[in-house]
Amino acid sequence: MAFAELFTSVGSIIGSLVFIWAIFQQYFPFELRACFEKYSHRFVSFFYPYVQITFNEFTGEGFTRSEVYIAIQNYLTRNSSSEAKRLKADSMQSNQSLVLTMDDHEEIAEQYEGIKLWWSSGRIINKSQTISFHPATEDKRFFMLTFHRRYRDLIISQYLNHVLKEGKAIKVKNRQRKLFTNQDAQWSHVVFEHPATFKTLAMKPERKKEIMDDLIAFSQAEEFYKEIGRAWKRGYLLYGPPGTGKSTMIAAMANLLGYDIYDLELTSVKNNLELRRLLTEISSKSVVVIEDIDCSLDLTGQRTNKTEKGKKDIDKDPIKRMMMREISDTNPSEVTLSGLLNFIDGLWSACGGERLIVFTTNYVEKLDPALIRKGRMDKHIEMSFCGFEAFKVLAKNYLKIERHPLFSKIEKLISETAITPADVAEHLMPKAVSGDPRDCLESLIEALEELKEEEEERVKAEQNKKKEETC
Ligand SMILES: Nc1ncnc2c1ncn2[C@@H]1O[C@H](COP(=O)(O)OP(=O)(O)OP(=O)(O)O)[C@@H](O)[C@H]1O
Ligand SMILES: [Mg+2]
Repeated sequence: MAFAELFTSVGSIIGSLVFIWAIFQQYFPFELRACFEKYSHRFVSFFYPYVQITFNEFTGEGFTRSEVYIAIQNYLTRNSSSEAKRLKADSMQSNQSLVLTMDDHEEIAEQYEGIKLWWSSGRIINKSQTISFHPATEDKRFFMLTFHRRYRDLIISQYLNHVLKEGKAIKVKNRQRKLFTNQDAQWSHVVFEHPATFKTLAMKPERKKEIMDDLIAFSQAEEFYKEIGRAWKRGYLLYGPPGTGKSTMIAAMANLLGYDIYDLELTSVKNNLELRRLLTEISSKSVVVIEDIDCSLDLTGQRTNKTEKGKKDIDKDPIKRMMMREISDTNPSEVTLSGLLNFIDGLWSACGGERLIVFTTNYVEKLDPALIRKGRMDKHIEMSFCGFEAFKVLAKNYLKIERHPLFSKIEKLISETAITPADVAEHLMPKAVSGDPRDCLESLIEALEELKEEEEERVKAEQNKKKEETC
């Protein structure tokens, strides 16, 4: 009963205020109203210790959305879903996943360095009946930040920068990423959706962590690179036998940092000039990849000798001669080692910033030392045969098991043989068909035993050969 009375009286007070306001709007001249609003604001702010900053969705006359508003919107997706009571669901164009942001007229609180502040979202509905070609400008959305005036300096100089930086980072993370390839002197792209991650990459955990830490440190080191006066880029050389996960690692790197991939096919780049032009079109936040660098171009001393020998063979054979002429007509690449070095660390390489350059090769010893010296290729990563730790990652990924009675046998065999993660993965694949991990593990054991026998026979044959030679 008491509640009902309270409601009625509160209702009637609000009703009277609205009525007085309507009369005031109707009968008092604009100047008087403006004056009243000005002094009432001053009066309120005298007692009200909080500062409010409004961030509008559209600024000035422009029809483009404010970057700051978008950054704040992204920033607020971090804790909107757990804090706000009414949420708006949007699908991100990039990965089709749902993104939850707080709905209009919602408020969430957050702590920054022990300071409490509040974000609220508002919308002013434009009641004008004019027809607009820019419907977005009709409803004016905004975010409002409220905090105690005592923290004014800290919030303005520090917190807002933090919000913008984080918001932009979230945007980058959620954007649709692309895989570019060069063709006819142009980059063309498809959506990059490789599922590889460092979690699914089979390698020693310590090594994996070291690489991840290195990548994350690089991505956060803009200031550091500026301070030491170096272009914000880092070179990685991935080397090892086929099937050890070099390409998979590149995909995992791009996924970890949210970068695009530019898969540069050097053999279809005509000359250094074209290489430079392609380079200037590469955006920041990207991984530039040159796979099988040893096969891409005639870049090393050893390869020159080899090609010269090959050339002699070709000269002797008319069919080969004809085929070679056709290839060199359609593929007249004149990119040189110095052109490539310029690409990696010349003046041109600095445009864009935040770039990883990754070379892969199966034969590191074939590469010209100038190409891979430290400073150019900052980190050399050997991708090797599958060890037991790497096997356990694969077993967890493919079979969803972390231990099994057959593991001890596999541990022994795997340490005595050279099997690639790709081959191990092949044996763990059929699980979907048989449904029993044991079948997969037994098939792997069989393969490992065969490999071991082959290896033993090879060693024996070599020993016999040596004995014969010494006799
Ligand atoms: N370390 C690894 N972790 C997880 N999967 C791997 C790993 N190595 C290889 N694989 C599996 O094997 C397949 C082939 O690997 P990948 O293409 O990465 O090898 P690569 O080292 O790039 O070989 P190549 O030298 O022939 O280019 C991948 O699709 C992946 O499924
Ligand atoms: Mg590869």
